[in-house]
Amino acid sequence: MGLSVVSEFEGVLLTDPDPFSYFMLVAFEASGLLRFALLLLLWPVIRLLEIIGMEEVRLKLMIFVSVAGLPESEIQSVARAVLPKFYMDNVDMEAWKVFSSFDKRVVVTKMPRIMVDRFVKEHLRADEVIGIELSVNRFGLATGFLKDGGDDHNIDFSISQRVVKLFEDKVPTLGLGRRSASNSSFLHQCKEQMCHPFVANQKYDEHQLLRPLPVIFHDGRLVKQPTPATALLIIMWMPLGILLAIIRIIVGFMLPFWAIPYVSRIFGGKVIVKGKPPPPPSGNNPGVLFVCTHRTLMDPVILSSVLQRQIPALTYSISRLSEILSPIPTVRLTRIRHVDAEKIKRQLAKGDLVVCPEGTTCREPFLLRFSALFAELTDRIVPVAMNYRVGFFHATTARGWKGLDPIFFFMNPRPVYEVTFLNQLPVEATCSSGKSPHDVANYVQRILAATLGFECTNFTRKDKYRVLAGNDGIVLSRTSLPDQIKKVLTTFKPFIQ
Ligand SMILES: O=P(O)(O)OC[C@H](O)CO
Repeated sequence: MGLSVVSEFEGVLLTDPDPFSYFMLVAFEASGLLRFALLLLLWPVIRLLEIIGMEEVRLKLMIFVSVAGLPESEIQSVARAVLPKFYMDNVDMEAWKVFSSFDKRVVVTKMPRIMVDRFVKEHLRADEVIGIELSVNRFGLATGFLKDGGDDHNIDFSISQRVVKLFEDKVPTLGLGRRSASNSSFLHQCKEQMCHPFVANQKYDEHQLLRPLPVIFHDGRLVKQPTPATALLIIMWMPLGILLAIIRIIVGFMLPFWAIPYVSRIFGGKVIVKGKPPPPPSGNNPGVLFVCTHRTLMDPVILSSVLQRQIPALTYSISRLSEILSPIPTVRLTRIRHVDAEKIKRQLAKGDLVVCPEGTTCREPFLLRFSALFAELTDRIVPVAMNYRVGFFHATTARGWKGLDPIFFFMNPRPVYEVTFLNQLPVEATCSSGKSPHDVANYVQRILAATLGFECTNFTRKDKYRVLAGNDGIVLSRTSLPDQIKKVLTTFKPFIQ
């Protein structure tokens, strides 16, 4: 075995020493608003326990309230799809540089291991994680207590014992810990100890310039980390947000298309337009295919409102409710190549059309691989870079009910969209001049990424859904009634449980 390091997670690899907001995320995303509110209500008690030095009681209280009665699989799902984004935003790069330069890397955490394991192994390059083990009953539900008499032992002592056991008769080379956490006894098992500031020592700093693996896909409805103050703000905003969303949707329905960009400002929305849109189709101008980046299901709607006319949009997985609420015509794709090609050709013959060739939304500054089908079917291509900013709620979901996507979008206090029209592709850049559809699609992906300052990837819808939902993201043409009811219940769970 080469050089080894054991590092604390909270307060070392994460700048944030307090796990409270991560338990709040589990409470909201795996259970519901009630559990989220209950944990927030208990925050003064949790804080008091911290002040009087009852760290363990505090931790056990947070664990119990956030997970008792939840299916273990649901906690795992939040740890896989929701928490990594928030952890990554808090990574201490200096500590990580030191940590990642070792041959064997172990993380210790006082959070349940299940909440941390996947992130530190996949994104921080950890080999092992030592943390609290949750007790799970025979129905697969977390009891809220710790496993194997963990409740009777000092958590710190038990972590330290497990570090010793992991290394058997060897001693870890370095321990990374918090100066204040004098009770982190695993540090004393290490040959050397390092606390803030973390400076990569020459002898450990050989192969660095690596970065942690970025979090490209994530799920969950909350945009901001629910610290006590933010969580309180979210809870207070919710009734107002729901009302605002209803008003915005009703007003959007009643107004003519040309009026939407002006009126949306009154209700807090903003659309920034850059570049020159092409003229509407006319006698000798048969219309174009707008090829957009895909940030939310609102992309084609915003594009239509900017162009002040209804442009039909190709869709794949939007819910029936979103189709009903949609102020523009939607054309459902099947992912059967020849069927979709026919549909697209028919629509193009009628005039303008919008497509998002990534086939799914992405929240981070990355573009997924562009499906090349559009490039085969027309050479009248106008690339459009769409981007958006929201403050409170994400308007996309991989695990929940997509029917609520527009509602969550409009619940944001100040949703902002930015639409940048690029020039229509010259004939030399299209298939008409002998380019392959893949080359055209890759070119369009590249110029859109450059416009937005995003990175191109080869990831697909399947990759995203595998990470976030454990499936291939395939939409069945007819979902059975029980499945539909199950989906609706899963989605409303955050509010009603
Ligand atoms: O992000 P998704 O997977 O819900 O994709 C939504 C798209 O509009 C698919 O047509």
